[in-house]
Amino acid sequence: MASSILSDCSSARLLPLRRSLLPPRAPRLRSCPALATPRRLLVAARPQLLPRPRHMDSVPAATASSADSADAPAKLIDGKLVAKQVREEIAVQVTRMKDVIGIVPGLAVILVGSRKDSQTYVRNKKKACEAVGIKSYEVNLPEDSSEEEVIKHIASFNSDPSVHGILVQLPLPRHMNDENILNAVSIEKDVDGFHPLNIGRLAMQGRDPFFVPCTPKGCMELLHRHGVEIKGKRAVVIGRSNIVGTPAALLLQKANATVSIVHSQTKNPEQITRQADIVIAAVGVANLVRGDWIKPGATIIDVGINPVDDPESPRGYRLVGDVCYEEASKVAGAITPVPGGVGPMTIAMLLSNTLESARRIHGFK
Ligand SMILES: Nc1nc2c(c(=O)[nH]1)N[C@@H](CN(C=O)c1ccc(C(=O)N[C@@H](CCC(=O)O)C(=O)O)cc1)CN2
Repeated sequence: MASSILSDCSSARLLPLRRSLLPPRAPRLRSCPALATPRRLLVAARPQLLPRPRHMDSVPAATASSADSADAPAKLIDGKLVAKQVREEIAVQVTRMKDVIGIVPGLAVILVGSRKDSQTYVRNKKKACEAVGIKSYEVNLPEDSSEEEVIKHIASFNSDPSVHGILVQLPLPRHMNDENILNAVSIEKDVDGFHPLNIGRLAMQGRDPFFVPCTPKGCMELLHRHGVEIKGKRAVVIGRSNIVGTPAALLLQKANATVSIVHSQTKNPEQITRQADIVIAAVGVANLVRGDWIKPGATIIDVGINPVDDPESPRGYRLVGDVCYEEASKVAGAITPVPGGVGPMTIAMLLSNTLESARRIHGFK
């Protein structure tokens, strides 16, 4: 359901949350001017056409270096376009795998309850699988199912050789304990990368997880494919959730950035964010990050997908990010839009993890 905020960043409903991120004597928030995103201000930054190797951070920045002029409009990091490119690459690899060893990667999705947004995401995941040749399996359970029922389905997929990836759509109904359920997914098939062992391995030097969670992996892919240098750069991640903020910070650190995490107890979040060459905002507060939080030329990856009331939109709401786009795009070197930024990368990375899983299980390079 859409929250009752306009595009105005100083909305009363958001204030308590935002206040917790502001210094004690912060000036009154100015309103974020963005109503319609002025796309004509933007220059689309085309990603490289070939998949970028994992060590992309050694490549000099093609976009978004802080040497960019502060007056030049930010380059648009088009997640929809990159996601399409990734899906096309995956389709080629799925076909090759089927032709060479006769194996078709399989993804199992478990949905509990009838949240409209979750139903849409699951439908989109199924469609994306079909489009690249991955076989999908779906289990829909009623809202009042027990944890045991969900775990029974997970166990059955764990031992099914035609299933290479398993995910449980989040959020789960309130009566369920996420941890019990996520722990039941076999670590080798945990394509969401939410199993504590996968997160633990991500945090350790010299270890790699079986899977990297899809949204942070998508953020990194956008940076790599746009030639954004990470090594030695200052990065700020806003938000410390298990599924985005924390793994995003770990990934940036693995790529040799110097990383700070800004969260609800951080003093002077603007000051800290303003030092960053790369910002990943994943806090779920509409328009929190304003133009004056941003270092000129920085690269901004906006993970927030916040519904705000919009009577003019057919849905009655529209989506805005955690970053005040209109202000930020005048200061940043490159920026992702919302929608059409990180969101589409989440599903593209899920397909990538499923293919990777099938390859690993069958020893196929
Ligand atoms: N098990 C999981 N649950 C959830 C995850 C996840 O990665 N694994 N992430 C989110 C939901 N999600 C996928 O599941 C997801 C969210 C958003 C998008 C997306 O493409 N968004 C579009 C806008 C869509 C719209 O118009 O409504 C965009 O940003 O452009 C894809 C997937 C929580 N649950």
